[in-house]
Formats: sequence, structure tokens, C-alpha cells
Amino acid sequence: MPLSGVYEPSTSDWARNQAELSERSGGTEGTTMRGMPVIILTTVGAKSGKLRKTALMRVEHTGEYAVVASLGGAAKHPVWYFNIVAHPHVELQDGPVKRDYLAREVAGEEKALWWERSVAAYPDYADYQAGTDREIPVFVLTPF
Ligand SMILES: C[C@H](OP(=O)(O)OC[C@@H](O)[C@@H](O)[C@@H](O)Cn1c2nc(=O)[nH]c(=O)c-2cc2ccc(O)cc21)C(=O)N[C@@H](CCC(=O)N[C@@H](CCC(=O)O)C(=O)O)C(=O)O
Repeated sequence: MPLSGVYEPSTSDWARNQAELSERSGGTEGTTMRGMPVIILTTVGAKSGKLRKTALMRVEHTGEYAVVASLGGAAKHPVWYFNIVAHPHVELQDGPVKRDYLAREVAGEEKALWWERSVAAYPDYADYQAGTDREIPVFVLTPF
């Protein structure tokens, strides 16, 4: 059952532009960053209840995806992290395909496995983690 609600654009021009370009083009544009694949995650706002769209690096393995709350290695989580915690039913658009997923934060060995896959997809994640005391969260999205 796709998410329903009012879309509220991000206040970050960079983030808003890529998410909206991908949506507007049906997932045919705005699908890479520096040549690496990007997906669009739709979450329900933890406070507003509005739909939020966030461009993230694509990390996929046998139909499941990981989303990495790196925020460039900042000391704090991105705001979308709190949306997923509050509302784990998310939508992910990968190119022209948009599906519903249930998100869960992973830890321990499972996180280590998905962290390896994430760094393989986007090596900068390793630098981000090395540059902050914050443990960068990883969610695994399972289709339903
Ligand atoms: C700027 C802020 O964005 P954010 O949710 O903190 O996310 C910051 C970034 O992670 C986000 O811009 C990402 O798109 C950046 N980004 C990546 N960010 C990552 O963390 N990981 C990535 O892999 C990643 C890849 C990527 C690729 C391309 C690209 O263009 C951007 C990429 C934002 O949108 N704030 C909104 C509020 C958003 C929101 O969800 N509000 C909640 C409140 C939540 C709460 O406060 O509890 C609500 O509506 O209820 C606002 O200021 O109006």
C-alpha cells in the first residue's frame, strides 16, 4: 500500500532538487551522483506526518536495500533518520521502480555485512565514519 500524504519539500536546495528531478522524470534523471547510483527514499515526517523525499546512495543486495544515515560524517543524524524510526514503512524509488519497504536499523554482524556492501557502493562512507565519533546508522529495507 503506497504511502499517502502531502509532500513537503526539503529546505535543502541540493536535496530537494535531486529528489524532485528523479520524481519528475519518472526515475530516468537525477539517478546518479558523481557517476554512482542514487535512490529516492520517501519517509513520513516524525513530527509533521508529511511525506519527505531524500536522495541516498543505492546499496542493494538480492532485492533488499540499505540506507545509510551518514550526512557526510556530521556529528548528528540526518533528520530523515528520525522519520524512519517513527514510521518504518517507507517507499524507495530505484530508477523507474518504486516499491514499499519495511525498514529496520541493523547492528552487530548484520550491520558489518551491510556496511561492507555500503562502502563497496560508495567508498566515501568509510571516510565519513572515520571522521566522526557518531556511529553512522544503517537501515535495511525489506520489500513487502
Ligand atoms: C535538510 C534536512 O535533510 P535531512 O533529512 O537532515 O537529510 C540530510 C541529507 O541526508 C539529505 O539531504 C540527503 O539527500 C543527502 N544525501 C545523502 N545523505 C545521507 O545521509 N546518506 C547518503 O547516502 C546520501 C546520498 C546522497 C546522494 C545524492 C544527494 O543529492 C544527496 C545525498 C531536511 O530536509 N530538513 C527538513 C525537515 C525534514 C523532516 O523530515 N522533518 C521531519 C521532522 C523530523 C524530526 O525533527 O524529528 C518532519 O517532517 O516531521 C526541513 O528543514 O524542512
